[in-house]
Amino acid sequence: MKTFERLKEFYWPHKHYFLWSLFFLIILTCITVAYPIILQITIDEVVMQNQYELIIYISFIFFGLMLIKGISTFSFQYLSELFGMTSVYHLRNALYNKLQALSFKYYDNSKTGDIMSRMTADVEGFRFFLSAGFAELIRIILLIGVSLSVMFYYSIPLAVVTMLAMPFLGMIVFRFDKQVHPAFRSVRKSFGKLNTRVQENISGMNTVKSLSREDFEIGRFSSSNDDYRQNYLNTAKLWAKYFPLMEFIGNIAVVSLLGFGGYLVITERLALGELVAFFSLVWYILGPLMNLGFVVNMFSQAKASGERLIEILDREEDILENEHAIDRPIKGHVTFKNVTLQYVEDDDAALKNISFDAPPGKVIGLIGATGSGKTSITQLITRFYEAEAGEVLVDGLHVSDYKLKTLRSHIGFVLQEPFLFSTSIRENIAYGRPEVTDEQVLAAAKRAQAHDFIMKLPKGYDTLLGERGMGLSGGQKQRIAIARALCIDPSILILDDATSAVDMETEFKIQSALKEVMNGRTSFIIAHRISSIKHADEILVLDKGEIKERGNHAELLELNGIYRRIYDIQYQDREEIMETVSH
Ligand SMILES: Nc1ncnc2c1ncn2[C@@H]1O[C@H](COP(=O)(O)OP(=O)(O)OP(=O)(O)O)[C@@H](O)[C@H]1O
Repeated sequence: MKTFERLKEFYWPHKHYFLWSLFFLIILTCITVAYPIILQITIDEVVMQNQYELIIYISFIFFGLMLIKGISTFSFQYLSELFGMTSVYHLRNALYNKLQALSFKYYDNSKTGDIMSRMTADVEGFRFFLSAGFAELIRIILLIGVSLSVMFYYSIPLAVVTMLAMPFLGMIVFRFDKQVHPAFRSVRKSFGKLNTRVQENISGMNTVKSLSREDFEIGRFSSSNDDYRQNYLNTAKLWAKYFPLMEFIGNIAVVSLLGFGGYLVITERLALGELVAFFSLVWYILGPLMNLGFVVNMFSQAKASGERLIEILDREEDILENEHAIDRPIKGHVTFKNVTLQYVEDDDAALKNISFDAPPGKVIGLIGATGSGKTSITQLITRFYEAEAGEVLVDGLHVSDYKLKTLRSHIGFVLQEPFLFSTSIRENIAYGRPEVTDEQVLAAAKRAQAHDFIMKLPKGYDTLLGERGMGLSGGQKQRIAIARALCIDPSILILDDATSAVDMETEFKIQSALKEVMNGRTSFIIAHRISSIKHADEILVLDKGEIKERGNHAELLELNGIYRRIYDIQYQDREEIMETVSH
């Protein structure tokens, strides 16, 4: 019940749809129970009394009732779907908003496929109960209540005898519920895993194919698929085990009715029409009682799904906006004071005691082995993660003093592996500021050296990209991402290995363009190639999360340390290549 209490905010505001659907449900149930009563009257009052002239009236009443039933059925079904759909529409939006608010820390540890299955199958499971289950539960209670009343009205002893089996039926339904709930949780979980497999496989298709691991992937999928099948079959087994048992108990009630009811009719303590009516009425009780298993099933699914949705909704947001967060233009003065960052508790710190000062317009180069902490530094400026200790300041204020939107809208980030959406090139470039004019898009593309190749595409800026920029080369994607960053006219520019995917010539072109672009903006260039950062005002050489050397290119070469070693290796490489080429 806690699950439904927590999710109340999504369905309760739409209770009017539900209440109206209930109104029609009551009419529907009353008419359903009127059938056997009409049958009883026809037999006892018309047929047995030879009053055939009444048949025409009874037919008309019957016809009228059927008409009302038809209208009520339509209204009930539509309104209950409306209730479920409207509630889930708001729930889905809330989930999506939450997913946007959750920080990188959440995504680091979650699987896309699993989130996808929560957003689709689990939301659907919950909707199904709201649309059909809730109403079905009430229909069952109503039908049983009204039918029982009519039965007791006709004959108390017969009603009691018929009902003797009901407690047993109730017990079985209860036991079924206890077992089916955990079974459904497993089904949902394994479905999430199955989704993850498919999603990872498609995203990593390049890796799979290039390493010829298709068979391995098929095997892995097959085992997840089998897991899902097994889990689902377990619930099916439960259903198959309990359902005949429920039906058997129901039939015992019918046998008792036949025996005792027949005896009452023979001894003239019950009218024949009343016994016939009892036969219909008993199924109006047994049917819904057995159906209770189905509703319990739906309820369990909805509960299991609801729990998975709440896990997202109630997930703690670790990057919170300060209550008095400010929104003012940022000039781009970045200062780190003894900053330490730890991604995972008890793990080694990814950054240790990092300090530097980058006034507006300064270009900082970051170099160091992989995993040395270059990207981590830039992720603290954008507040993707929070420092464990020390201060990360922008224009003299703590990064958490700014509204997240303000902070990030002044930072242009070009990632190592840029992500492009499956829309047009124009939309991709203007993604950060959709209101920019076509001229501004063009100007950004020209500065990023992307204009020429875009114009060579059949539809130019209107070319639609495949998922993740499929159809473009790594360097082309990179240049579009650079244009995108330029489009927001940032005061801080972060280029995370942004020119790694382009050839030397293009890198040179982009760099000369970037030089102009970086003018007046604080820039952080992360690179493995010395050629990318040698013009930086200050270069920080990182090793295992610490700044080991700092200075400009010439100063660092003088130091004869790590930087010099990297330089020598890259320089020697070039010499060797040149030698091989000339031979
Ligand atoms: N999201 C994360 N969760 C846990 N650990 C992380 C995360 N991101 C980075 N790390 C760890 O922090 C350390 C620094 O990583 P970072 O990405 O900053 O290095 P880098 O110098 O940018 O490397 P590269 O040149 O390969 O991009 C590494 O040991 C890495 O394993």
